[in-house]
Amino acid sequence: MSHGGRATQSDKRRLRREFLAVRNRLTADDVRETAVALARRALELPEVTHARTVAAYVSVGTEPGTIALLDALRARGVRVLLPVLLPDDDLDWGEYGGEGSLARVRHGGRMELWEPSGPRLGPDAVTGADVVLLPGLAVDGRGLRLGRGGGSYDRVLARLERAGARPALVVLLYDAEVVARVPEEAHDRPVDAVVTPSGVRRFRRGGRA
Ligand SMILES: Nc1nc2c(c(=O)[nH]1)N(C=O)[C@@H](CNc1ccc(C(=O)N[C@@H](CCC(=O)O)C(=O)O)cc1)CN2
Ligand SMILES: Nc1ncnc2c1ncn2[C@@H]1O[C@H](COP(=O)(O)OP(=O)(O)OP(=O)(O)O)[C@@H](O)[C@H]1O
Repeated sequence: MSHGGRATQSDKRRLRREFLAVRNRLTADDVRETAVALARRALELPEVTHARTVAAYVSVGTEPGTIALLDALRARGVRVLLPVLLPDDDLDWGEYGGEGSLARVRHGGRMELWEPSGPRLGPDAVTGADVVLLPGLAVDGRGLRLGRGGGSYDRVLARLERAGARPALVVLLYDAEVVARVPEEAHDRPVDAVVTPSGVRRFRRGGRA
């Protein structure tokens, strides 16, 4: 298996395009309905039930919807952290204070994101989370995640590892995005669980078998 070769990177790029093309065929109704199912399932995860701080993100477009989940967490008194994309693709963090606390931001020619408008807590704030929800386009049978390719969450995972933090790592996806294999590079780290509208799949911590 290749670890970080050019072939792997172009495989990842091709796969990202394919998964995004499928997502982009979803209607607003599809997105809304699945968001409700995803929130219900995610809120039942024991890690989430017991969490005091959850690092999440605000879904946009046809991404699996997170806003219902963010609001339910906040209503429970959970502290919700949201990412702020930095110019080098690393992430800073701010606190979610309801929809009014978000600002619409466009970074270069990329898709518009909703980011927290309150104080920046610094990139290390994520090490205080009990659960980290990571965006992704697919997760495979080993728990390896295909992200958007900025490497933002690869850096988050590296930062958690350096800090000795072991939050539960959870990805929200559509059912068809849980696949047998995604291309693997040496820096990729497995997640603990994937939540889809139809269920939860868990992966063995640290396992790449
Ligand atoms: N809702 C949401 N927020 C998020 C992420 C995410 O994937 N989803 N991120 C996840 O890391 C971070 C932002 N990273 C991003 C990385 C790429 C693109 C983007 O627009 N990509 C183009 C494709 C290529 C490019 O321009 O780089 C696209 O998807 O059209 C946007 C955000 C933090 N916040
Ligand atoms: N710890 C790290 N620090 C800095 N850059 C990194 C780190 N890990 C990976 N990268 C770089 O990030 C880029 C994107 O990596 P990759 O294609 O695996 O992204 P991804 O996991 O799909 O996306 P994301 O992490 O944004 O969801 C690569 O060029 C990679 O070398």
